[in-house]
Amino acid sequence: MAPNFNSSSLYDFVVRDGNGVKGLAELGLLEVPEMYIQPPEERIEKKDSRAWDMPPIDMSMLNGPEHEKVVNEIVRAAETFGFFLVVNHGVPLELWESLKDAANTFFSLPAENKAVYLTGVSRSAKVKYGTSFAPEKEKILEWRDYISLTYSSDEDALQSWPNQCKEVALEYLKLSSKIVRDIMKILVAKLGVELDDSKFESLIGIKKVNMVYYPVCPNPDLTVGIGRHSDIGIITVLLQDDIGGLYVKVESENDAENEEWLEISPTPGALVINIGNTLEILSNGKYKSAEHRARPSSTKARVSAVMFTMPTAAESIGPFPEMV
Ligand SMILES: O=C(O)CCC(=O)C(=O)O
Ligand SMILES: [Fe+2]
Repeated sequence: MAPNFNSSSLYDFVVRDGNGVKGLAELGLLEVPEMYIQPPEERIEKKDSRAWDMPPIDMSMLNGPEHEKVVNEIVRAAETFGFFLVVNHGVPLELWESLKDAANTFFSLPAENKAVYLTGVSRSAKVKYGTSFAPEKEKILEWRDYISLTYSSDEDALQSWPNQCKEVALEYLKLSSKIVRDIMKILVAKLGVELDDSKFESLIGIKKVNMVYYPVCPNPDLTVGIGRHSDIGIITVLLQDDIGGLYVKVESENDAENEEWLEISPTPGALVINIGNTLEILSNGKYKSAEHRARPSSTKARVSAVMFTMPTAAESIGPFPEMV
């Protein structure tokens, strides 16, 4: 039976004490508390959404006679939707199973063990456990917990990231970085831009893995797992489990007013790639950073692992000179 929270004790329980939404959901709530109820325009209605139906792009074909065809598919997807699926990308299915296990193990820890990674408590600025987006500033919170792991070196990762997930998260970061490099090379070349190696590496120099946990939710129609946003960086690599709930906004070509949210259903073996705001800016709008959001499930917890790439602080961001 759920205790009687007022909004401040609820906030303390979820955010400050590190129980997260997972701790809240495990109290057996019959309805989401008011601070999780989104205004109607932000809610995600499952029933009237169409499915995303672009076939996945086969990355292994980049090494064969169909190279040019695959390059064009990637470029076209980046120019139109800013989202696409890839298969044969080099991240083995077993790694995904291990990532999911690692995320479940971490998020199942008692609150006090997770709370050592809360902002302001964590010994490392590179490890951050939290919930929602910025709960101290938000009036309405999102139905998710996360652990965010920023990379600086293998040594630091193995020392400061949580034991429950450090090895698999690092492996995922490395394999997905390779995918980002391959895709970024293609996208940059198509713009006619030439970058030396150090500039190229610096543009994707900050890498971060977020493991996101969306607990079972009594009212998925009223709340959001993650609200509408676009990613700020260069390219994001997202691995979702088999629960579903990721939606991307598409605009109909002849009517910008007419937006629609399509569900990117889980496709076994596929990774989701999306373009971030920084790459949209570098390309002077040629590549699109699309809004997306996620809906929790009423029956199962959902897990995703998201690898973000961003420029190092030394980079000042504006369109490539070739693009203006
Ligand atoms: O979990 C998901 O499917 C989406 C996560 C996401 O968009 C993000 O963390 O930026
Ligand atoms: Fe995102």
